[in-house]
Amino acid sequence: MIHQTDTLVQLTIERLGHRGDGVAEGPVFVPYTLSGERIEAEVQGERGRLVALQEPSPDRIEPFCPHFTRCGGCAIQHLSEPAYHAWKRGLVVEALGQAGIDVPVEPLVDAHGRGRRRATLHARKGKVGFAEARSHELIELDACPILVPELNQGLEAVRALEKQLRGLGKPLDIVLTATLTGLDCDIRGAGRIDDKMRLKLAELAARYDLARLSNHGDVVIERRVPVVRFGSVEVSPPPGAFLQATADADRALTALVQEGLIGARRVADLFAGCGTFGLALAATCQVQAFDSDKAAIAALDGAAKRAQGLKPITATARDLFHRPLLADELKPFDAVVFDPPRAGAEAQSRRLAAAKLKRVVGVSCNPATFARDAVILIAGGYKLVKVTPVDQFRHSAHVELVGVFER
Ligand SMILES: C[S@@+](CC[C@H](N)C(=O)[O-])C[C@H]1O[C@@H](n2cnc3c(N)ncnc32)[C@H](O)[C@@H]1O
Repeated sequence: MIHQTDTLVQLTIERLGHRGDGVAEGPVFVPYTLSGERIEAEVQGERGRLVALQEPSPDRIEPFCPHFTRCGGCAIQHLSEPAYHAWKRGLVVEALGQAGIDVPVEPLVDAHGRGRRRATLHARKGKVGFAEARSHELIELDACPILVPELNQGLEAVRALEKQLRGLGKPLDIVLTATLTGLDCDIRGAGRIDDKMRLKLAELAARYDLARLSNHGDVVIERRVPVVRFGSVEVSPPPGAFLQATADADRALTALVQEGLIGARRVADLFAGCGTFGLALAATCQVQAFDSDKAAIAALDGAAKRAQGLKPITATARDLFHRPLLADELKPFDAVVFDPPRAGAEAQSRRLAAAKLKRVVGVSCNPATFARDAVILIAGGYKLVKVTPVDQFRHSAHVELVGVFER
């Protein structure tokens, strides 16, 4: 029900939407509001701005970060934990339901752990931080409570990098990854840098004890080889490589993948990255890993060659959107794990549907594209037996999931 009073509108929030905004009749999307709340808002089209909370939800809690509502990093810090868990799990239930898939969805696994070990900070015009919500402006950060402490310590180094590179007049993105041997830092947006600047950056890396500093993948200095561990295997990821956002999610997703593939002896790891799942699986089964990122595949291959006691594991660079593994190529495997980017794995799912695998485990950061691909697998004769939502992007509207298919 909408009542117009001057320029303000009174609204009742009916539900929490999939981006974390409260949704009132219309629909009108009002950030930082909760289901059941009566509010006063300024409304423009479908967007509302909360002006006054007239009747707060009993599930409303105090956000813990002073930057919340200005910083674009978090969508939801103002919801009590049980209600937050129910909402996140509900995002998965809803996406599957909309695709007509009937499957039990497990409780949400909390995988925030010590926090995010990987973050992209923006640096421009003397400012370092994250983008403001719904804006291109930056919010200056002294610390972010979502990040692991090592990344917060790295903010000083990022500020120094920004100062050093400010003269270029270019907006920079700086990817910081906390590894077992220290911070790995990749600068994006600076373009080519000359030898004089490389020397200055190398000095700066030493001053802030960075393990490695690179400029768009081109290593400026490697003081220690950055290392992450998958299962018992140590891997040296290439600059800016994809890693699961938290170490806990790495462990939780791997455990769910292993459980889903139990009994498998020959596994294809599709969209394998640097080997998060493949290297852990190779403790008990033969693995062939595929990913389009050549540097990630080289890191996986190097780690597999150095590791002791693994079953045979190979790593191949291949674009699985344009050249998915065909049903014939899938014949040697009894199981597959696939973990595509947000766009999902439609072409590969069609080939999986045509193959006669005993088990397929899908890992996804996008319930909508997972549901689309699951429909293809189900039409091919698989049954989706279990779906587990995993929360590694706590306080955001993103949710990860693991789905187990059987024939
Ligand atoms: C969500 S990540 C998963 C990586 C890995 N499974 C992990 O857990 O660390 C998605 C992976 O898909 C890869 N990728 C993106 N597009 C691809 C394509 N067209 N063909 C093959 N791999 C692709 C990326 O390089 C990335 O490693």
